[in-house]
Amino acid sequence: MTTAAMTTAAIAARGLVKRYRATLAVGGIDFDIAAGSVTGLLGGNGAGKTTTIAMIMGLVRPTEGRVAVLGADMAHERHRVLHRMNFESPYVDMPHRLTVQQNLSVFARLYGVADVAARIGRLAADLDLDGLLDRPCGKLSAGQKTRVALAKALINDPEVLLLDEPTASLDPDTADWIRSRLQDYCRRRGATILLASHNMGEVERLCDRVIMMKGGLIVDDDTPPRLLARYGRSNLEEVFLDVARGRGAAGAEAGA
Ligand SMILES: Nc1ncnc2c1ncn2[C@@H]1O[C@H](COP(=O)(O)OP(=O)(O)OP(=O)(O)O)[C@@H](O)[C@H]1O
Repeated sequence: MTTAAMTTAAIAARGLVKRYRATLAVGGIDFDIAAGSVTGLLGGNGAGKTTTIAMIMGLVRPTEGRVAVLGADMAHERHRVLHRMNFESPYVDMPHRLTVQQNLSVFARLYGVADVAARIGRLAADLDLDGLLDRPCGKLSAGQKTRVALAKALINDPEVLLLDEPTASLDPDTADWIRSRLQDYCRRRGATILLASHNMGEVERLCDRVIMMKGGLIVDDDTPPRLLARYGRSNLEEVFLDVARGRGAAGAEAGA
């Protein structure tokens, strides 16, 4: 793993470890994520996905190892790239009493967006928020909150977007709508996306690569078609169950 590779990948992790007292949340992982790719981060509850994303964002300090985003070491140089990345999770709330417009304005200013009104107007049109801009965020439904959270995540037109279960708790129609908006964004922006999800259909639809985690380690890493072929399965849910239950890939069992 060279320093050169860490500067060319959109996201690069080397020997990444996070220990919380007795808990080894992430046990030493390495990966490079190519610019413009959409990568799924899969794993059961407690596998280490959120901790990995938090370390990439620079929100959690690794116990060991390094993460670089767009060539900047997140331990020492994150100020160089934070304005080029963003994050969405339904588990991170926005101030309840502020309206959608006020919340988005705060984030736009934090990110130094040049024309705040135009940017919010564009996102409101794209994400169907026009009727919500004057509503307090605390009074929105889960689906409405997700649309606002996505607007917040796209406010700075990020090159690197980290998504932690972006469609959790949404009905299938709303979740599908959100995925379409994410696909539109990827196509338009050529953004790099890392997506932690428990929804295998979502991962099959959006991702060109899947990193599978278990017990804080990467246990598999490939394109969806190659994973399906290797495990001899017809969908990623079956592959996920094989990994979660410790069943190896069909090829590996056969000694391939
Ligand atoms: N702040 C913390 N303090 C102590 N332990 C933590 C903390 N955050 C996470 N952990 C532990 O680290 C491990 C990995 O958690 P993490 O949230 O990264 O998993 P995850 O793959 O995102 O799980 P899920 O799918 O349930 O969201 C778990 O055992 C969890 O209990």
